[in-house]
Amino acid sequence: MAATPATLPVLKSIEDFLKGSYDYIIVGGGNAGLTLAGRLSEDSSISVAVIEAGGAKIGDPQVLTPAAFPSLFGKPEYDWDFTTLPQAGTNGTKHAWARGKLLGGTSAINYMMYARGQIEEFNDWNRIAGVKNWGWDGIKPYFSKCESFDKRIHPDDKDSKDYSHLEEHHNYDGPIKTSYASFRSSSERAYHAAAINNGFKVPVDAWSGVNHGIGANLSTIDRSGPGTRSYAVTGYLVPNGQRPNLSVLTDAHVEKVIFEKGTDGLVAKGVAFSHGGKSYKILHKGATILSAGAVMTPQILELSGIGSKSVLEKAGVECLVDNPRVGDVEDHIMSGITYNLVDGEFSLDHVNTPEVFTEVAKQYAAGKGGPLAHGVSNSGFLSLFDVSTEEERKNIYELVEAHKKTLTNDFDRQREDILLSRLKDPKAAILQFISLNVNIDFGARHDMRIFLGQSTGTTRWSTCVGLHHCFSRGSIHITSSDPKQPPAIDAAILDHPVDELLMAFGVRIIDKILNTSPMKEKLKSRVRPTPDVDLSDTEQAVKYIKGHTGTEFHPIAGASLGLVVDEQLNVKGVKGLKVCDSSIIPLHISGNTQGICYAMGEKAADMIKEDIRAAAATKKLGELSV
Ligand SMILES: Cc1cc2nc3c(=O)[nH]c(=O)nc-3n(C[C@H](O)[C@H](O)[C@H](O)COP(=O)(O)OP(=O)(O)OC[C@H]3O[C@@H](n4cnc5c(N)ncnc54)[C@H](O)[C@@H]3O)c2cc1C
Repeated sequence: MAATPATLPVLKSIEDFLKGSYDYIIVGGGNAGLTLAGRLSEDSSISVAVIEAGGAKIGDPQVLTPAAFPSLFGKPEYDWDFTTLPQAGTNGTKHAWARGKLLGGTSAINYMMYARGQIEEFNDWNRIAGVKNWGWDGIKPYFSKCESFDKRIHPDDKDSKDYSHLEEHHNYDGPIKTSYASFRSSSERAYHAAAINNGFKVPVDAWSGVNHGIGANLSTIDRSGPGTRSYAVTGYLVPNGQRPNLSVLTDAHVEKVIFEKGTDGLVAKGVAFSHGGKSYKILHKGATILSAGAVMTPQILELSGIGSKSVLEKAGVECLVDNPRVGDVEDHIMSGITYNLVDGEFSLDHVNTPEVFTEVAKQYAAGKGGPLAHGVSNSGFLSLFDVSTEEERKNIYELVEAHKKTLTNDFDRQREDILLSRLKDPKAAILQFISLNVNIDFGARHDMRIFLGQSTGTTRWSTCVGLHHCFSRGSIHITSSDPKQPPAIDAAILDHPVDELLMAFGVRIIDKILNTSPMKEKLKSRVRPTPDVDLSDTEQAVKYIKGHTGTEFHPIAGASLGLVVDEQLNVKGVKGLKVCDSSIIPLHISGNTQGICYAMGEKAADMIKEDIRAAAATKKLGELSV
């Protein structure tokens, strides 16, 4: 029987929730938050409360059916549906910024791609944050711990060298299932062959910390049945749904952290939240941990008085800790190219026609998978060397050096030095390429429903081009003391002069691959950009990029390691408050971000358990210096 809220005793009514006494309060039952809750509550002596603003939606077919994810966007029961400020770099567009608002958070609404990043990128976290434990060696064991790898590949793909993996980099019994796509269309195979014909290699194992090359993708899809989303709820909540020391309250919006001023400075005591139109408070015995994600964690910090003094004063919030780096934001940005497929080629666009939908829905309901169980089948990363000439690289390096001179603080200068070193490394993973048999409207970045709206009657191919080391860095700040008022998001898309050039080189190379045999025989006319746009002309390519680029949905850095939290994830300047979610990531990695959020939740749980063990001999939990 599929789990439902009624069958999960950990889901509490407000009355029962308030009766509890909790060592740890986790704000946000999302990707990292539920991972942390699941692991902390393994120890029956630790009591854990999770407060989630969205609903439970456990067993919801819209969430579980892989190809149904575009239907979740813009709906308040699944998506916070944030909007950015107008972005100067993209002709003043206000961009849609989806974030999951339900148990599982963004892991419940994402595309399910599973990636890890490159070794040096994690080692650079240590470098820039001045910490020791968050390099590749510090995080790698936790990537493995969460994974349950299903290495089966489709019988038709058996001879493909595309599917390389090394056993030692995978785990087979972790909570989150990873699997290859259930089938590959002939155009997906032709695309792969065309990339190889352009001289690109398949990574030996893109999950080993070396992902440079173009190859297969793993998705967080459980293929033990018809193919369903594996996410924080199925991995870390449902299996632990009977634990007496775990309590989850849904539809409860945390407004701020409650502090007390003592001789020891500021100490967090718990949180204030609203539920069903009423206000409540709940206190912890150990610590409160913010896991509200890259947009809402900085918002809660600022509402609680931790942030830039000038931002807080303008919003009417008393500043308790002046930290101007709360609310930084770095993202991956994405553009792409769309073509019409030749007649007879498979396309997920077909699924939108009523007859085909009825057919594939029957197939899925009968446990036979099919298009509704389909995930992304391929992904790849290329370096600047793979996509540019020597002269273009020289120009890029000069632009970076000139921009660096305008920077006024050490962190920003060190960050650009690191990014520049990546552009000088022929094996660095700078640009990501993802191809799908589907129409994507790259020009419609203001509304997710149009961006991913499949058009009936068309059969299209889209290749997404993502910049994974953006030089631009923006901000997320409150503008009011009202917790229900969304923060102002300035994503700074294409702010830095180098980002638009890197994107232009990305679309140029992908158009070349798509026009190489055997892929070119699968495609008819180009739809986006229209055929008259010459992508080999950088000026024309940049013009296209400006009108067709937006988020790849991977914001980070609002509570960065080193700047806002320390190595143990404690918020600097206060006691009793930690952060565990995508906002602690100080510098971006090449890869989609859910994998890190699971690994981070696992690592944070181990760090907290270790703290408890170390302190237990001498102190009571309530006296822990967290
Ligand atoms: C459209 C889309 C596609 C994506 N595709 C992929 C992909 O294919 N692969 C990949 O690896 N990554 C993908 N990502 C990114 C990835 O899913 C996220 O980076 C990751 O899930 C973020 O996890 P988190 O723990 O930081 O936050 P979340 O999972 O967002 O968790 C935050 C939780 O806190 C809750 N919350 C927020 N504010 C409050 C409050 N005030 N009170 C109480 N609760 C609150 C939220 O409702 C949410 O449940 C995608 C993201 C999007 C939006």
